[in-house]
Amino acid sequence: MSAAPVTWFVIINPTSGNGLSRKKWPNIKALFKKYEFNFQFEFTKYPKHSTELLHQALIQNIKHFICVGGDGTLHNMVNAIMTQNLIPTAEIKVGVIPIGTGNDWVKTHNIPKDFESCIQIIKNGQLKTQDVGKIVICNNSNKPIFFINLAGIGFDGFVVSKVHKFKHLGAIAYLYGTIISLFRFKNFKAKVVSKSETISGETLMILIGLCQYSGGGMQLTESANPFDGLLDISVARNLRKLEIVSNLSKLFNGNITKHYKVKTFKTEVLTVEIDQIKEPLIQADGELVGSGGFEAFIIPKAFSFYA
Ligand SMILES: Nc1ncnc2c1ncn2[C@@H]1O[C@H](COP(=O)(O)OP(=O)(O)OP(=O)(O)O)[C@@H](O)[C@H]1O
Repeated sequence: MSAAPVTWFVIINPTSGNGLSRKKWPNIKALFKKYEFNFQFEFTKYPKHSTELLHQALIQNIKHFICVGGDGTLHNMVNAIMTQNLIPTAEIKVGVIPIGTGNDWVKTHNIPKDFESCIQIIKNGQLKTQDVGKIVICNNSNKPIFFINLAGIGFDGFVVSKVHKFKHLGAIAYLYGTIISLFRFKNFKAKVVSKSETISGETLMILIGLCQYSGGGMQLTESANPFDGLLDISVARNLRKLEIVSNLSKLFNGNITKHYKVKTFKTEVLTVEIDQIKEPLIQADGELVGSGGFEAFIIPKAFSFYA
């Protein structure tokens, strides 16, 4: 007896990539038909709708998903997978057609932007399983947030809070947002603790990397590896605005992690305490998720995807 055909559930964020997902959907849909996918699809109607859509599909025992959107849509789908107990996470598999602004997560995994190549990768069925990061924010202790690319607090959270205004510019929106934010952001007092490190004082940002790229192609952690069971930390201590401006190119080639004010290390658990009343913003995979102190953990090999 032959196995039942796989049913794929395709989630499209029509707003991602400044509306490109909606525009390109007819072409993508035609390719799914060409490659004989048995699929259902749904457009998201509001922010985080992809989380609800994925949960509803799991109730129908659908385990194969395709994300048509950017890093934020994928982030919401991962959070749906990690916050349910209907189906073991190892049985849930995700393919990605990256149509976002930054499209940073796919860069580490060499998933191309060309739709047909993405669909061929999914059809070939070769899976990888990467680590997932988990953040528990002190002032929101009952609701963990999961991430697969990079999370951080401080300047990068501030940039994420501004960058949506510039997304019509494409990937350069993040660089533009970075420059604009330089003039408004104030460094904050923090204490960062891991098993091997304690760092405290004035801080620009604290980054937790699983994959290598963020902010539209920047490399802000030293040796992020989504398969090594470790969080790759960069603590940018009291970096001044002029120091950032004079090191802009180093944001993109990774050399910023070699700056004497940037401390890098790897850990399984990280605690961040904020030592001031105004709480800096936290971002995860380019989505704003809260503010203030938090703990971060690694969940080894928890997200399976086609690559
Ligand atoms: N129908 C919708 N209307 C408004 N916002 C939506 C809708 N569907 C999803 N969203 C939100 O859109 C946001 C951005 O999506 P996404 O990150 O996929 O695209 P992007 O910002 O263009 O790409 P990237 O994150 O790669 O830069 C997410 O926070 C998501 O929750």
